[in-house]
Amino acid sequence: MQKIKISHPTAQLAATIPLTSSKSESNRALIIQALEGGNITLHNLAAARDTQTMIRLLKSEDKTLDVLDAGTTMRFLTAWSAVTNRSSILTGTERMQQRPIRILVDALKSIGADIQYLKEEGFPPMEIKGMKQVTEEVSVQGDVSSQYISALLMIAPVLPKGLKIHLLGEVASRPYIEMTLQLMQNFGISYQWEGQTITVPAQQYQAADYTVESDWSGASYWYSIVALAKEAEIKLLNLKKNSLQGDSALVEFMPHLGVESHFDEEGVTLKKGKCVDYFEYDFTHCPDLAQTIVVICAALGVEAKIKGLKSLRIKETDRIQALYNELKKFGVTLTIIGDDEIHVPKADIQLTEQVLIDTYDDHRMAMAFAPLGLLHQVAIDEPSVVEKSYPAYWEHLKSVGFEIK
Ligand SMILES: O=C(O)C1=C[C@@H](OP(=O)(O)O)[C@@H](O)[C@H](O)C1
Ligand SMILES: C=C(OP(=O)(O)O)C(=O)O
Repeated sequence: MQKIKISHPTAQLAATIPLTSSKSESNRALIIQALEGGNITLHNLAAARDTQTMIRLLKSEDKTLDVLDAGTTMRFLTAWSAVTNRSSILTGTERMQQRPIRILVDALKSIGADIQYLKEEGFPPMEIKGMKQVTEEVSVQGDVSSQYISALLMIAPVLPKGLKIHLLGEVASRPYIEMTLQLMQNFGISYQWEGQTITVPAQQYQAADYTVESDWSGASYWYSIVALAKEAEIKLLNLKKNSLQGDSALVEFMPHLGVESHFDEEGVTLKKGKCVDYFEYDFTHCPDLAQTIVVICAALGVEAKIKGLKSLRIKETDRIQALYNELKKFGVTLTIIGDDEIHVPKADIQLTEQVLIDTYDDHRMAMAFAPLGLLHQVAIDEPSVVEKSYPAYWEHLKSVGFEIK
């Protein structure tokens, strides 16, 4: 079992961090590039394993495409294989084979795709043989994963009849759908979103350049570091105030947890501010930030009501349970309410011994807990999990004075 110990001798930090690029933007741009036919130039693609896997599989001639643990890669390649009539078997890690995909597969089948499950109904692996469009209207449940909707949207313009998607019920992770549409628009696609219906007429993607922004989800760990440090001023490069990424919501709520954001043309500088005693926020539209914020609240002794967590149960691990288990090791007992809410008690963490954090094959468990090394003796199990989205994470932490052994 590999593990690392994390500490910081002074908890005083000042640095400029190049960050990592967004894997969400990268994976969309790559699918669009593949559908356009070779005239699109992409800059600053993510080093994230999820993106490198997407690049590799889009070029592969193998029948079996193994996405490993990359959710977007699985969902986007499923739709892409169908619409391009690429006969494929799509598979992934054991956990990927437990992450539901029925909503997307049902939608693709109703449009006319030939897809079969190879193990359990509703879950990867699947065999995809191709698609012959029989309808231009499809209804999709909106509260399980926005990735199904993004996958359908990106193939919509190249379907012979275009596509009208009716979103059923609450739509979660909405900014990711908006990101998909804005990227499509960057490559010449027009669409209409009225009420619960998105209409994309048949049309061709147009050649254009695109430069991927830094990753706001990755930025969240730096907000955490600034919140927990004694003194800190950190500049994060290539982040914009008007981002396509919904995780830029950090700018709006992190002042409550003691971090202010100051933008200039290079990026954003994080500075320490004043922290509240009580914090409440709904993470329905930015679920990847939730773990970071729960850990910050526990560490700072901020009582908190964290809502909108339903999708956390079906991500890289059951993130609600994983947070519960690991914070318990610090003497903090979360109250879990139903499937989608966590209450963080007002904590006063007093530790005499090192705590070993289990990471459950989840990059965000490792990255959300590592900043606690500013305050306590922590060790992280399986640190290489960060490669999924932010391979340079440990190097970047070292560059601001963290000792990592
Ligand atoms: O489309 C995307 O790039 C993503 C959408 C979100 O998933 P859900 O829509 O399943 O919440 C997010 O959690 C994931 O990390 C990336
Ligand atoms: C949930 C995530 O990714 P995905 O669903 O694409 O595997 C994530 O990066 O936190």
